[in-house]
Amino acid sequence: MSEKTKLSLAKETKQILQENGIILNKNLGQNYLIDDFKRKKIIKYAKLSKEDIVLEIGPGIGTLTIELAKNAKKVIAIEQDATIFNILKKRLEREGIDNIELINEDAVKVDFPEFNKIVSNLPYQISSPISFKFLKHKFDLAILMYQKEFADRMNGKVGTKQYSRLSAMLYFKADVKFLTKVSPESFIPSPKVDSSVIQLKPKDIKTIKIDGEEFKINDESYKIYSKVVKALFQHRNKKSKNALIDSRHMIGFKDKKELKSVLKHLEDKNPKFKELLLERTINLSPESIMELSILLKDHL
Ligand SMILES: C[S@@+](CC[C@H](N)C(=O)[O-])C[C@H]1O[C@@H](n2cnc3c(N)ncnc32)[C@H](O)[C@@H]1O
Repeated sequence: MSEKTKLSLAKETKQILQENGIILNKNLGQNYLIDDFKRKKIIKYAKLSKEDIVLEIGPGIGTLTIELAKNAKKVIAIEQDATIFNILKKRLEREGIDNIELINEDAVKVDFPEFNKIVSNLPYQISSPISFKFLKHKFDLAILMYQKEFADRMNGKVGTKQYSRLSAMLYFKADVKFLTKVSPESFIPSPKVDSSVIQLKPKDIKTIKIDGEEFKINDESYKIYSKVVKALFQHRNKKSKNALIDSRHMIGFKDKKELKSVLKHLEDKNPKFKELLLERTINLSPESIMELSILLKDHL
């Protein structure tokens, strides 16, 4: 299409959906972006070069996909909905675009091919599993649209309402940066919620200092940290000692007495441990939770 005859994104999207008789499916998070200004911003945030291989989850009818493909070496786009997948496949054939690998699968279940960037307007119902799946892979940068509340929790700071299990889990894995808000009118159909575009940059914190001594953060310590975080955030306003006792099954204790005696033993040995156990969960920084986890490690 020449610049002159180019339709606005809103018109183009409505036309493609209408021509194909598509009624978008809320259960699959099918809210399609129709805001050209926000689309341009998202592409710009991705700082693409012709070396980049971009993973996109949920390409829909290609709103971001085609723009990404113009600026990157290759796009790998995973779309679950077979009807939408076929519409996009035909569109790419028609437009002669050959640097997009389309995969018709559930992105939560399928293995990802190699990529170095991720750019997606995510289906919000898979925000949590897909984000943790991303973090199991090596990549340089991700530009992702989430429901605003979810994005706020990803970025939650210690002591605030937004500080959550998600914030604590992400802390050792990625730097999270808010980029821009996107309002419901930027999509069809309009969702009931605001959205936020977030930048994720993986980080690799390998050690933590406790009382001047360096401790390794490896897969094993992160696994224990995950359990402790899960147990603590079941009771975000309780003192962490009570939170751990109340959620003891999550850290592998059936018996209340047994955990209490382990905690007492550690409190007697280490005044810092005692101090941390008196803090409420929401006031414990990720470093402090890691410290608790490392001290508890030999008893879990
Ligand atoms: C929010 S829409 C985004 C569409 C398009 N990228 C845009 O920006 O307008 C999310 C897309 O993800 C697809 N989707 C939903 N669940 C999925 C899953 N588990 N795996 C892959 N795609 C999924 C939906 O069918 C939908 O096309």
